[in-house]
Amino acid sequence: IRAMSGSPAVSLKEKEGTPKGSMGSLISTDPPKGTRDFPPEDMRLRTWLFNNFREVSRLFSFEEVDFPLVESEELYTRKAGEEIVGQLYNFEDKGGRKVALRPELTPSLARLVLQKGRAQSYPLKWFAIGQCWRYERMTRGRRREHYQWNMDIIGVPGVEAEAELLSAIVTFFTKLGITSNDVGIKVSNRKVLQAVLEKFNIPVDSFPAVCVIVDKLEKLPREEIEGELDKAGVPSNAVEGILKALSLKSFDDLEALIGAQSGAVAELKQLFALAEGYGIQDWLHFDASVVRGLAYYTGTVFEGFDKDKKLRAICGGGRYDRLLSTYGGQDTPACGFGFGDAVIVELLKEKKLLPVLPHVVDDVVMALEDSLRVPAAGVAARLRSKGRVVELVIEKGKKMKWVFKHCDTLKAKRLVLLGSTEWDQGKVNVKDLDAREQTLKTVDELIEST
Ligand SMILES: Nc1ccc(Br)nc1
Repeated sequence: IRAMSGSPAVSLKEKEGTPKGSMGSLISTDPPKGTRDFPPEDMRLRTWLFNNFREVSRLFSFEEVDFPLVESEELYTRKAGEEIVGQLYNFEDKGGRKVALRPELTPSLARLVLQKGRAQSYPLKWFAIGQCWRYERMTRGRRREHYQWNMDIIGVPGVEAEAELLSAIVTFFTKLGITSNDVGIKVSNRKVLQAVLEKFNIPVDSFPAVCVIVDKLEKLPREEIEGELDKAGVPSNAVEGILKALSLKSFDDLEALIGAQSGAVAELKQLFALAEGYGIQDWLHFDASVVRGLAYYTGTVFEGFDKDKKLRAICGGGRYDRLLSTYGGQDTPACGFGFGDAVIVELLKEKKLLPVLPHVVDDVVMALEDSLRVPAAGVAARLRSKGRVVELVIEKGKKMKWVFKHCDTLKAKRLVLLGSTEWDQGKVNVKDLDAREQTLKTVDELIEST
């Protein structure tokens, strides 16, 4: 950090307190609470992760889309008591508009689908990678932003869509070296809960709120859940039935509870059959306790989890066939998932699968005298035009010991030195740092040998 006076970098941690630059005291250099900077090393890891997101999306023939970070608050004003809505990072802009930093990408995607209308050829297979926000009291010290990869299929009513999405998730894990011994994907269907609520004649419009409440079963004490269910209009005798349904682990038990003809059973059986076709059956586990915490899911729901049970959910998603109609559009079948950029990195650390991503260059070019800086720039430009990653030494007064150390840090393949003796003969000194050989070449020979 340079003090305002342009003096040499000063330590920010000087004991006697923050040093004063010529313009005044130093600003805080930390990012806002709950947010992260991405200095080069962290940015290389993020880029690597996002490149894998993009590569999987490409393999599945999905098209990339993007939306504004700021959306109208009305996209998120759902009344089902979701945490994501309760922690909205919302504000009123200078035009008096009620807006919010998006907490998720799905509503924006739904808005864009509605905007494009039937002009699109369906099914739509769209993916996005975007930063999402929440405003959580810092008491829990959790982050307030993360990046999410979303893949969504719009216009396919059958579970073939969910099977494609689950296969994409498995393809991603596999690409990173994660196996079905490390991670599983719990799969269920909200129609299980719907059937139970119907049995107890609980009004349909309580369904989203009940889903949001029971999603907290593993996070809150049982009596708190029962209290919230009571407030949502669920009679106490129904609570047992709900909790029993959520504890089911087999299709047979499921059929016994809600009947073999139920939509949930048929959809789950078909989904698991398709999974066999993809070869991902080892990754999937039917688990009726999976509900997910978003109000708008209507059918299949799923979430990726680490089998060591050390981490929070890695990813999650499901079917949301009614979301577009809640925005005033036509009922349109839709399903998708969100995959955050934080838990996956924790998992890769746990599994020692983090990639080593040094800042690597092909050629280091240095003029040994100031008088040769102009031709050195020309050599760098010509190498770059051939696609070489070139670090042109622009600092002054660097010696050979320093430049060899610099090449080692950068894992450079070649060092090109311009010295007046050789340059007077039209040559540059080319050191092959891997083969440990050096040759004198004209610049044309250097470029042609590249
Ligand atoms: N929805 C959401 C947004 C931001 C973070 Br961090 N976690 C969840």
